[in-house]
Amino acid sequence: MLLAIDCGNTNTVFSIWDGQRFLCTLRTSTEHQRTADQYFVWFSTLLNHFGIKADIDGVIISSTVPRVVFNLRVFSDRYFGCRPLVVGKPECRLPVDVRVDAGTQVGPDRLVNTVAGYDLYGGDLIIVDFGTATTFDVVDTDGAYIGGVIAPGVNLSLQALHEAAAALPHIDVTKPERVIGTNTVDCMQSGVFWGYVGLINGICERIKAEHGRTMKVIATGGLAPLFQQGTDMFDMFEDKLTMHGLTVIFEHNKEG
Ligand SMILES: Nc1ncnc2c1ncn2[C@@H]1O[C@H](COP(=O)(O)OP(=O)(O)O)[C@@H](O)[C@H]1O
Ligand SMILES: CC(C)(COP(=O)(O)O)[C@@H](O)C(=O)NCCC(=O)O
Ligand SMILES: [K+]
Repeated sequence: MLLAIDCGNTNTVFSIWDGQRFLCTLRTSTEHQRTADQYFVWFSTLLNHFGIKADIDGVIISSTVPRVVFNLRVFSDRYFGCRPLVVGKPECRLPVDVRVDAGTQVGPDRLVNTVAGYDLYGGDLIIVDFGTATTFDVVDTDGAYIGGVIAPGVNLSLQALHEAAAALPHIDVTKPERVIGTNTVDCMQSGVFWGYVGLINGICERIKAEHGRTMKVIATGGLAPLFQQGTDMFDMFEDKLTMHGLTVIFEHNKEG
């Protein structure tokens, strides 16, 4: 069985793939100080709790935080006896091309999303991923990653408002009934929700115009369903897009 680890700037998600389906999805906050042994205590406790017997013989990692990879490598080696495949490292081959400026870094999560989107829906895609940052990944006709957009994440925007202005409280994003807020919280919620809807629609329209071909838009990430209530730009919502991409990349590397 494969253990797929998707490490974002806020959360790290572990999922076990038995070849047919994901047996579980476990989430922990991303902290580079966490040791291999700490991961294992947490991981084995939860597997026990859910009654999952997993015979893990492969590990694949995508991490937007380079520093956490060391301890995850030790975790994989010590507890499952295997060397993990790390997306973005030269030894990890991708089934798609990456066409960006020479010498530039691309977030491994964006490459994994590209692979997953192309596997599920073919080329000419925009993938919108709501994480710490909101990313728009553009997938060409042949499945290549050709760039995209990085925007501040929804919670980051709310946090910035709160931290920069003394009179603005910390709030969570929700869909406000009206655009015109009649109190501070409603005004902030409107700014972030409708502002973000405008950002999603505007960026997707401009990407489509620039790309010049019909494109499908796939949304993923925890906040995607919320924004689906404010825009009809998304053609699909894929909850496990990154996890799917990790299984595809693992298989691709086994084949060669
Ligand atoms: N279903 C959800 N509802 C509300 N907030 C969410 C949901 N899912 C994720 N978030 C929030 O969105 C932010 C980004 O989360 P996550 O998708 O884990 O990002 P990353 O992949 O960058 O670690 C976090 O602040 C998280 O608490
Ligand atoms: C843009 C990101 C910070 C998004 O990360 P996330 O929100 O998933 O934690 C990450 O993909 C990243 O660090 N990218 C490197 C630069 C790039 O992709 O062009
Ligand atoms: K993201």
